[in-house]
Amino acid sequence: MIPIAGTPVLTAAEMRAAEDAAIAAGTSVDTLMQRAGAGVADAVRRLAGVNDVLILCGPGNNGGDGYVAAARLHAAGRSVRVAASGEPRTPAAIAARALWTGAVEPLATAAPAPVLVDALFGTGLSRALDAETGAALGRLARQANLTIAVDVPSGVATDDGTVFGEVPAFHVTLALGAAKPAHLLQPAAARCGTVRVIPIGIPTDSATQILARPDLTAPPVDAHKFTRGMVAVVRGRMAGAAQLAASAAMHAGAGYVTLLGATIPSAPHALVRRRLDAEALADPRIGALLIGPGLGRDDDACASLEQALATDHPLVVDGDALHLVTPERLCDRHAPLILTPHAGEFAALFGAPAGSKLAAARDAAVRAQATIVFKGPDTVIAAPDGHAIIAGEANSWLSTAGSGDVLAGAIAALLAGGRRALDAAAAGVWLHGEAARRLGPAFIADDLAVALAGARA
Ligand SMILES: NC(=O)C1=CN([C@@H]2O[C@H](COP(=O)(O)OP(=O)(O)OC[C@H]3O[C@@H](n4cnc5c(N)ncnc54)[C@H](O)[C@@H]3O)[C@@H](O)[C@H]2O)[C@@H](O)CC1
Ligand SMILES: Nc1ncnc2c1ncn2[C@@H]1O[C@H](COP(=O)(O)OP(=O)(O)O)[C@@H](O)[C@H]1O
Ligand SMILES: [K+]
Repeated sequence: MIPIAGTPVLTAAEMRAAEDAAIAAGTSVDTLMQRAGAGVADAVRRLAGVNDVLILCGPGNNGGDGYVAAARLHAAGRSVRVAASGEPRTPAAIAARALWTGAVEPLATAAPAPVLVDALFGTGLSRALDAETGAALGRLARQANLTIAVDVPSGVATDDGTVFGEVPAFHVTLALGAAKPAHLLQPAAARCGTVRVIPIGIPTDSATQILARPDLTAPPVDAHKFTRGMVAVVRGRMAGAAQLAASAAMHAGAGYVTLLGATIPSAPHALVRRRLDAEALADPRIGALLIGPGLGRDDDACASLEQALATDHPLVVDGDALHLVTPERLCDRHAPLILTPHAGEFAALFGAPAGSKLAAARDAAVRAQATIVFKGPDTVIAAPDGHAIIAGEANSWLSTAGSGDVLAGAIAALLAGGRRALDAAAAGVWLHGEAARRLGPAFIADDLAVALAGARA
């Protein structure tokens, strides 16, 4: 059982292609199913202790994995029963079924067990479970103390995280071979519980990865404030938002932060306030320019944005500024560009996402030739070259005003520090999530900005 941070994410088709490549290279489907079933049995043995196990087997290869796991658990002396919705239909699942010598109970009337293993449907699911199957799964899950899904919870769409009808929330999901988008994208991800990968011995390369802890080492001995990165934040109509972003940039490790458009000194005094003019914007030491938090959408906001876009500094565009641009206006910039939309800002800029959040973020990255941080409970980061990173579940207390301003400031700091746009965005999202994790419940964005420093440590 491998933790998923930093591991590849494969769609159902990519997983099938990986499986086909392994088969073409001489590994049979039955061997892959044996490996999957053995891995599931091993995980269930460790998670279930001595408790009775009920495995639900469907008609496809997910069900086949279930039969293999049941036979292995039985052979290991565990108390295990099997219930099925019908006979297996694929050749590999039929062969696996033959290995199980115990009874197969009808799903609809199966008695509950303390440990429930769902091997009804995996990556082949294309529509909602029929009512009887869905009801049985729900009933047995409610009556179990521990629920474990094989590959994905039955009833979620592997590639886009859609949930078809009522799907129980599992405690653990055992992803076979690699994680799938449904393990990370909502609403499916919330049904998966703790996700662990069961390796099945095939290569699983992907352009999509799960967010991992970035390298956040301390500045080198010879660092000075400008080598650590200078961030300039453009202030707009709601001054607090830019101030929060600036505070976040400072606490995320920028060496020098200026707030452009503010001149009256106030705390924090480490924040350098300057007028927003051509001279300030031309400062060649600026490593990242951030515009958008609290900018407003009036003529002044448009004028500030035009000034920012006219520079060739690495740029982070957030908040209101995302309502004032078009992908076409952005796509020919040469300097690194990061856009940080939430769902509303994404729709305003790119139109309502069609398909999965992952695919939508990738398309947007190509259209704007920018790194996109598509925020939410399931943040997706996508670069124009096709690479993408999906963040695992974050502290839901992040749903507080100003937390996006803090994220934009953190990303600007990491960009100014010299990271590539995708790495800066990913490191910023990680740092933001880690700060929120450390804070626990009901924090405010001001606390979050300060907590970035502890998260960096
Ligand atoms: N990809 C791989 O490398 C491996 C995959 N394995 C397993 O194979 C699974 C995929 O197997 P399958 O492609 O057979 O798919 P599933 O086992 O998910 O079942 C799909 C079957 O059910 C039918 N079906 C789809 N939705 C339905 C619904 N709502 N109601 C009734 N029938 C429905 C489909 O037409 C298909 O016949 C994976 O999730 C995994 O558990 C493992 O055996 C080992 C290796
Ligand atoms: N329910 C949630 N669970 C986890 N993270 C969330 C949740 N809601 C919002 N977030 C995160 O909090 C931040 C909110 O950003 P945004 O919507 O721009 O807020 P604001 O405009 O108030 O600053 C984003 O980083 C987003 O990913
Ligand atoms: K399943």
